[in-house]
Amino acid sequence: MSEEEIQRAEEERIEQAVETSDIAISVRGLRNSFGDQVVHDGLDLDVRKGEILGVVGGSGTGKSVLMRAIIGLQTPDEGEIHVFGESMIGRLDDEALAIRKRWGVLFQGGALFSTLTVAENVEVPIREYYPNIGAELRDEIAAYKIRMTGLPTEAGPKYPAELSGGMKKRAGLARALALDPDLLFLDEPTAGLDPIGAAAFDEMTRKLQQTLGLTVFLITHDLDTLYSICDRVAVLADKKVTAVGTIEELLATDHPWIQEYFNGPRGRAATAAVSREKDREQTQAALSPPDGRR
Ligand SMILES: Nc1ncnc2c1ncn2[C@@H]1O[C@H](COP(=O)(O)OP(=O)(O)OP(=O)(O)O)[C@@H](O)[C@H]1O
Repeated sequence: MSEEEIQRAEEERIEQAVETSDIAISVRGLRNSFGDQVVHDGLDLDVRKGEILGVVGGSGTGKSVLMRAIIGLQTPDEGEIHVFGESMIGRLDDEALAIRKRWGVLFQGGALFSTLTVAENVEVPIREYYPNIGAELRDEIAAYKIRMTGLPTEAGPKYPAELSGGMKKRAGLARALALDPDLLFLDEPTAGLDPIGAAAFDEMTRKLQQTLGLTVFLITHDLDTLYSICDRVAVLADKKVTAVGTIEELLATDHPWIQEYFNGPRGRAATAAVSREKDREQTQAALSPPDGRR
């Protein structure tokens, strides 16, 4: 078999694995440390296929380190990480290539290359993973992804410095979506956005997730995001995932950080906002006749 045939066979195998797995990411017994500082110890987590899993925890509890370990940017001291059933630890970059193509990452702040335009930024993963795709098709894919994230077409030739914070995030998301991923990693996507911009970003994330059937690993401090779009929430504390479940399930635990976080003034405000929105939707549904006619 030629190298190309081997790669294609590997990609087909991964395609099969993505289709048949119920668990997108499985982490077992993870330990990460920097010198004497142990960030994770015995951390377990499952991310179910097709869900938006919110990852929360106090500052420095290791949310970003966990994401970096899953995507292979941080080598753990111990533990197992599987993505769509494929072991990710100790694999050479080119061995894991077929699985790496299945995810997109939006790093904190967008992490765009400042010397490249938005369109060129979106094209980076296409150039890297599909070098045989010609310039015209690459441009078309980039333009499509840019529109998909709600940016105007005119944003394509702009440089990151010419964009607002919200536009930078959208451009970063367009790049994360460049390869039609199954799995999306978002690190604090709404940080630094005003509440209206943050709500619009959340709504777009939910819509894209539903339309494209994505699994989303979403690190956030934003309670509104957790309440409005996350199916389940994993809480990092004490070097582990101390609890994972729906917000209702988390509220039933007596972990002090969880109680303080969700039942503090901001948590209560987010709960109230969600109930108001549900009431509004129910009133609207009650006022609309079932066949949609007025
Ligand atoms: N490359 C590194 N070298 C040394 N220490 C690091 C490194 N990366 C992370 N750390 C440390 O690991 C701990 C966890 O960092 P991480 O960025 O994952 O926290 P976080 O939960 O994402 O925090 P925040 O909510 O503030 O973004 C921190 O104490 C941080 O200083």
